[in-house]
Amino acid sequence: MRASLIQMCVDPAESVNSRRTRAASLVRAQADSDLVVLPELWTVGAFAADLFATEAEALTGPTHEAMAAAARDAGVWLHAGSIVERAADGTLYNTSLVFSPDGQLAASYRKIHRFGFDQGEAVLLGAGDRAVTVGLPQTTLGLATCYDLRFPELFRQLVADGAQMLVVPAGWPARRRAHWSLLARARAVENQTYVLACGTAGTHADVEQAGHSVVVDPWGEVLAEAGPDEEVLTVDLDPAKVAKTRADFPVLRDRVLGLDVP
Ligand SMILES: O=C(O)CCC(=O)C(=O)O
Repeated sequence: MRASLIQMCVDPAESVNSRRTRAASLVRAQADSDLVVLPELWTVGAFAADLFATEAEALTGPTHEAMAAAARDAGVWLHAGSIVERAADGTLYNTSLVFSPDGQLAASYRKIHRFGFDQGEAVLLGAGDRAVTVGLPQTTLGLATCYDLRFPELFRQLVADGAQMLVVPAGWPARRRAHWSLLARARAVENQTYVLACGTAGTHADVEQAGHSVVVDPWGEVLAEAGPDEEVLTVDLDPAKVAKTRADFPVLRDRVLGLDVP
């Protein structure tokens, strides 16, 4: 199974429309892959909170349209990263979209853990309330977004729901880059899953992005890591490695349930 992570540069000098067109052509160029992944809020930039309301779109809005066509043309599963979704009741969400190779929306996921430390998401957007997995012919994806990476209980839920490959689009800031790859590896090791973590590059809203998208195998080995700039990271994965890792070193079997702390 081949996966390509498109670490897009979010440059405020480029319009959202132009970036949408560029993202679609980058996806079309990955027709050799089975799964293509885009980052969190690559349309507006995760830290460009002033654009959230103006650029919000319906789930089936312009990004949906462009990404559905790109997935279909390339014949790939496409995790199209996330958009600012405007729901029917007017609430905004940070929502990820996953398309099947025939261009159908296979799943959407509203980010559960909103970020509020040095970014306005927690006050501007609503919170998702549902963990989402997506069945592919080769594997089962578990969906999470950026700040979610810090909350292992969501990943445990995804694994309980059958996830074998955790896909994490992000707009992670460079100033906390040390946490990024560490957390991606931790989620892979503790859940014995692949982790595909796809960030953005460039600087927007005066926040330098970390880049360094990373793919980690179920043993916690880094299979591939991007640099700081826009780049497509392509890697071959063996979905059978998840079951093999869990059989060879069966720590998930030894979990003690019911220890939830308040
Ligand atoms: O957790 C972090 O340090 C970054 C999170 C973030 O930037 C986000 O969720 O958009």
